[in-house]
Amino acid sequence: MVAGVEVTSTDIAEQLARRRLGYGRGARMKFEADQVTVIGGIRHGKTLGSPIAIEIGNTEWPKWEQVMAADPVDPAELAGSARNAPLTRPRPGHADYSGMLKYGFDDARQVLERASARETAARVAAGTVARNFLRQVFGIEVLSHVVSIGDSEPYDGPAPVYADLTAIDDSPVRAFGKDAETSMIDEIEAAKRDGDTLGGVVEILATGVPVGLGSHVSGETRLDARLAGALMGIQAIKGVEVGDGFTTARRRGSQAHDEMVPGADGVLRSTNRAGGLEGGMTNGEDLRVRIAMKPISTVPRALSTVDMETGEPASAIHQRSDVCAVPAAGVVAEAMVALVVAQAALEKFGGDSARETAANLRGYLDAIDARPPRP
Ligand SMILES: Cc1cc2nc3c(=O)[nH]c(=O)nc-3n(C[C@H](O)[C@H](O)[C@H](O)COP(=O)(O)O)c2cc1C
Ligand SMILES: C=C(O[C@@H]1CC(C(=O)O)=C[C@@H](OP(=O)(O)O)[C@H]1O)C(=O)O
Repeated sequence: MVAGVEVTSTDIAEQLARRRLGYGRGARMKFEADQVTVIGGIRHGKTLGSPIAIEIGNTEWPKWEQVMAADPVDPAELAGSARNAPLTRPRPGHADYSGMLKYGFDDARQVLERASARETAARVAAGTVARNFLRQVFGIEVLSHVVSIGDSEPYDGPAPVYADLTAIDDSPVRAFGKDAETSMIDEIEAAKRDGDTLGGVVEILATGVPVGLGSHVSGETRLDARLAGALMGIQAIKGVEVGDGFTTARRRGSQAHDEMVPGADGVLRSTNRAGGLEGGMTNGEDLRVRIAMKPISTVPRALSTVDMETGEPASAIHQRSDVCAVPAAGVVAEAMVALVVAQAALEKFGGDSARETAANLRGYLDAIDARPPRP
């Protein structure tokens, strides 16, 4: 990260607080708190150009210190500890089963703590720095809203803009629109009553993105591929759609693309079906991607599994769990989009300070403005 980006531990804490909210989150979100300490890379509220290190303390840690200790612990001290009892009934849909076999563990605890989406707090913290950089240098804003939860009536109105984010965050399901919100809450209530869990769909938008981030020259530099990889890397995300993605696959070419017309300030588009990405590069329109999250795999009405110790049929582990974490996943997805776009922006514009990156951006935009012809 370049020097001179304004970011404070309050900014980071605010983003972390957004991730903890949402109708359908479980008990753990109520008793656990994130304690943010910036360890390096920021001085007096501005980045230094050195690596940034942020510690997120977990207020629950003292209870687990012995059970999860790095150094050997006297077995007598652990005897009788319910927290240390091996977890041997893997949850279908979670990392437990494959992780136990792959790493040769008898206890799923050694897999599930690392597999847990608790880790997404780190992504949101790092994403805050990327967000602030994008806002300060480019005027880029990243937002998201939940489109549907389970079988709720999907939102199909106009896409929100950044000014709508406060209203979206005020919605308990991070919905943009009252009808969509009511339908989502009904779904969650019904799933809760049935001892079940839910997934859903989130849309992520980035506004103010300059043309030309990413590249067509190879698969790994294409920005659509990088966004998809980053978003699929979030726990439980099973699909990514760029722009109108799957709908576009059913359209004819004449109805699928975004036609161009000359405008006073350059080329104009009447539609943005491509979600701001063509040829692996941003095209100057708003970035728009959607993610599909599968239902939470710790299902209260526990699923059938096999006890890995006895080989007998069993009910999967269930202690406590979220019923639905789609609103939180949206906040995590915003962070991942911010990180990917910030990286692509730094590749294109470089610099050691925010001021230098901004000057490089200006030079590029001036060159685009100077291009003939103009109507
Ligand atoms: C914000 C968030 C919260 C989650 N909360 C839970 C949870 O409480 N219980 C659970 O079993 N899975 C939860 N998950 C999903 C698991 O992390 C995920 O199902 C698991 O890693 C397996 O998914 P995968 O097949 O995509 O790796 C959550 C995911 C996210 C993004
Ligand atoms: C802790 C967080 O989410 C956790 C993600 C998660 C999972 O399996 O991914 C399972 C739950 O944890 P546990 O099984 O310990 O109750 C969630 O609470 C968090 O988001 O901060």
